Amino acid sequence: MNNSGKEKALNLNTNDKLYLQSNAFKAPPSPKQPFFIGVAGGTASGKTTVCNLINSQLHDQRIVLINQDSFYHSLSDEILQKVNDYNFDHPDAFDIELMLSSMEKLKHGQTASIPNYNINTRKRIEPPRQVHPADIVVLEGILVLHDSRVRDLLNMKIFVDEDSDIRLTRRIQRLAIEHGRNIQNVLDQYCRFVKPSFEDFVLPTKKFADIIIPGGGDNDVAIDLIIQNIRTKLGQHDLCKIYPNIFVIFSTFQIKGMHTLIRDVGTTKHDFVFYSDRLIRLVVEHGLGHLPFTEKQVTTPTGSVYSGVIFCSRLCGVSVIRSGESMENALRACCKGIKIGKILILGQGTDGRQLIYEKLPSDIASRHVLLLDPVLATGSSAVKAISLLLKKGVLESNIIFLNLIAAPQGINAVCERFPMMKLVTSEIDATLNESSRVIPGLGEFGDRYFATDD
Ligand SMILES: O=P(O)(O)OC[C@H]1O[C@H](OP(=O)(O)OP(=O)(O)O)[C@H](O)[C@@H]1O
Ligand SMILES: O=c1cc[nH]c(=O)[nH]1
Repeated sequence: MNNSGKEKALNLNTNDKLYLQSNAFKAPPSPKQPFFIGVAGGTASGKTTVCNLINSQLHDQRIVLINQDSFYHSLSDEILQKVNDYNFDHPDAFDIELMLSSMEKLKHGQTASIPNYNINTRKRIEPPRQVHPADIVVLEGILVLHDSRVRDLLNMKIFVDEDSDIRLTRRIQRLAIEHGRNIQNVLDQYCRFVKPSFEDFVLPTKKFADIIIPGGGDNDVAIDLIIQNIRTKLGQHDLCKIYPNIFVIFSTFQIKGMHTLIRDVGTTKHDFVFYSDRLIRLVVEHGLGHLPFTEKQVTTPTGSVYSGVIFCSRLCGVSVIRSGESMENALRACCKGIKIGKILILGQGTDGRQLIYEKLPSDIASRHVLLLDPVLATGSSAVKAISLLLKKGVLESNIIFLNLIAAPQGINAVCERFPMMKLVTSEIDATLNESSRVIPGLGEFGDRYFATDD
C-alpha cells in the first residue's frame, strides 16, 4: 500500500477520525516483557471484534485476551435486589486495584489469577482463570484507559470509535434480542447510566489513545496497519534492528516450552536430544525458506492448475564438528540426498580458535551453503568457518548460518563482518560469562547432546 492509502486508513490528520496521536506507542521496556495493548471504547463499539482480529492475525504469537468485565466487583445480595439502580459503566464498578496488580504480575513474567465473573449472577465464580505470561496481552474494556496507572503499563492504547446510534442499536440487539432482556430495562439503563457514563468517563479517555479506530472491527485497513506495527515492535530484538541479516524464528508457547526443557539443567539426555531435535528441525525449515526458488505450475489430480514454486537444488550443508553434527539429520530429513561437509575448529575464546580439519564438497563455490552450529557464543568459530567458506569461493550472500541460541557478542562479531550472510536462530540470549559460556544458555551443547558430560 502506498502512503496515501495508509493515511486514508489511519487518517493521520488530527482533524480526522482515526489518527496517531503524539503520545506514540511505547516500545516494550525489555524483550522479555509482554507487549500490552489496551482496547477501550463505548459499549458495543466493536472492541471485541478488534481484539479478536488482533488475536487471529497474530496467531503465531503467544497472546492472551483479558476483558475488563472480569474485574467487576461481585455484587452483594442486597445490591442485587436493586440491581437496576447499579451503574455498571462507572469506574467504581471495577476492582481496579486487582486489575492493576494482575497486569503487573504479567508484566513481570508471573502467572496472574483473573477472576471469573458471571455476567448473569453478577458474582465471581471459583476458580479464577490462571493466565500465564505471554508475548502480547490485550486488555479490553470500556474503561481500560481511565486509570493513569493502568495506562502507564500499556505499550499501545487503542480507542474504538463508533457512532452512538449504531452502538445503541447493537446494544439492544445484543441484550434484548439475543439475551432476552426486557427492552424497556435495556433502554432505561442506557439513558440512566450507559450514555452519561460514556460521556463522563469513557469518551474523555479517547485523548489518551495512540490510535483511534472509526468503524471498529469493520475497519480492515486500520487493523492491518495496527498488526504490522505490533509485529515490528514485537518481533524485533534490538540486534535485529541493527543487523537486517538476523532472522529469529517466531516464538510460540511450543517453542518457548522446548527452550525451557533444553535449558533446564535437570533435563535428561534423552529429552535434551528430543527437544533439541524438534527445535533444530524448525530452524532448518525456517532457514530453507531463505533459499531462492523458481515458479512452477503443476496439474493436480482434479485437473486444475496449481501455481507453486520449486526449491533451489544447488545446496549443501556444512557442520561445525561436533555440535553442528546434531543438525545434520534434520537437514537430511528436509533435503533428500544433500551433501554435507565438515569443519573442525578447536580452542577457546575469541583468539584461541583454530581450524584443524575441513572436508567440503569440491564444487561448494557454486552452492548455497547451510552452515550448521547450534551455539553462537563469542563468534570465533563461526567467523573461522565462514571465512573458510569464502576462501573456497562461496558467495557470502549464499551462506545461511543455522543456529539454536546466539549470544549478542557472537552476533556482533559475525553479522558486522559478514553483512550479506543470513543468520537464522531460535533465541537470542542475554550475554556471555567470563568463560565465554552463553548466559542463560544451555551449558555445553555437544556434551549434553552426545552424552559426554558427567
Ligand atoms: O562462538 P564461539 O565462542 O566460538 O563458541 C561456539 C562454539 O562452541 C561450541 O562448540 P564447542 O567448542 O563447545 O565444541 P563441541 O561442539 O565439540 O562440543 C559450538 O558448537 C560452537 O562451535
Ligand atoms: O555456552 C556455550 C558456549 C559455547 N559452546 C556451548 O556449547 N555452550
